[in-house]
Amino acid sequence: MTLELSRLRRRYSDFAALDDVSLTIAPGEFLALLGPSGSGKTTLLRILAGLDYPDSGGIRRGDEDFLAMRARERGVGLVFQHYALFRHLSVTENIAFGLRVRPRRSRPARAEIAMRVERLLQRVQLDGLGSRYPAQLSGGQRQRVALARALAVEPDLLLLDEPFGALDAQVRVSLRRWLRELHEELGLTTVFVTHDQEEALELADRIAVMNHGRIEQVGSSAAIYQQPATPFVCEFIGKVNRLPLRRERGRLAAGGWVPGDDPWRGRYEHAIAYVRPEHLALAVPAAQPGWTAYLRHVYPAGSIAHLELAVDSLHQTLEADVATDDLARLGLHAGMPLRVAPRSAVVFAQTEDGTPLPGERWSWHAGQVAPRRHCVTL
Ligand SMILES: Nc1ncnc2c1ncn2[C@@H]1O[C@H](COP(=O)(O)OP(=O)(O)OP(=O)(O)O)[C@@H](O)[C@H]1O
Repeated sequence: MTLELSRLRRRYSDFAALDDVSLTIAPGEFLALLGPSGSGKTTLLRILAGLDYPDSGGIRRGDEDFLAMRARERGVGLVFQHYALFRHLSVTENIAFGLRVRPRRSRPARAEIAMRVERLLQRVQLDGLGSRYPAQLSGGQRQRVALARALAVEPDLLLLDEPFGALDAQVRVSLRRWLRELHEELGLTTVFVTHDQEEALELADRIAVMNHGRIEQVGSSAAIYQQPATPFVCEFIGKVNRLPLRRERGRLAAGGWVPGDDPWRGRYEHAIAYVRPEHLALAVPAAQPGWTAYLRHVYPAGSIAHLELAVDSLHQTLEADVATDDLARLGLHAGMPLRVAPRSAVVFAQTEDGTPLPGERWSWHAGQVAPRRHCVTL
């Protein structure tokens, strides 16, 4: 059933850990809560788990008042980054724990518990390791035991707080793909806290980007990346070039380059254009608007290369990404001049002191202007 979170607030003395958070979580959805440290992700997860309560606001699941339900009644499975397994219990005993401590009425029979644990061991690909103790497992194996333990109680809602945060990069990638498959196989609703944007972009059906206890934007990976609702989302997700625009001969421009017709019709003197590194064209004909740049460094990074470009007319450096295969084909090397220009940009209006104006944004693509002043900002 759909979970409706409405207007949640949680304060710690004079500090707002959650500030008017509203969110809908659909059944079967994989939702990532993404944001910098201290943005309120764990607070929100703890409230869902029944480990903490908001000062105001509510959560409904269908007709039920979710907040009035005890943690045990919520059908929630929980895995934390450092959700230590019981060291003195074997893997099997750890996984069975949640079932064994149930009141007698709802506790499955001993044989049923053993069967469920065996099935879970297979599911998390740890069959044969049931008699080991946590100290005899790798970090990735331990987190899979923690996940099996959370799944043992057959939760409707799986809550994961940076479950792979302590693992090395390669194990992280393989475990998160495995987790996504498990989520689909079991038809779970999963809420996953991370501050790793790549993890969120790859895993989630939708991402809620949090900042200072608020949700800045909720949307699919593509929407968050391509249509960021706020400057914060733009800067937090992926790499981006930030170009201050000023009115030059009546038009908002940066060093002579103009991102389309001004949809604000001269209402604002200042704006910021955000340009992704992969959206910077590197061989712009002299007849077209662009800037002369000097290719300062080429940083190879596997399949792509990062280029650092110095643009005198902007008094700033820009970053461009190209496929490594294209480096030689285009004859790109440090020290050469290039003529560059954005192929697309997201533009936010600002007040004179640099404060962004909520909702005042537009997306620009070479050759056309797509007005989009309002988007999903909560
Ligand atoms: N028990 C508490 N007492 C006082 N302040 C708290 C408490 N718990 C959390 N906070 C504060 O609330 C804010 C949000 O914390 P929260 O743990 O939800 O952030 P987070 O986004 O999960 O961060 P991280 O990625 O570092 O885990 C932080 O500034 C934190 O210091």
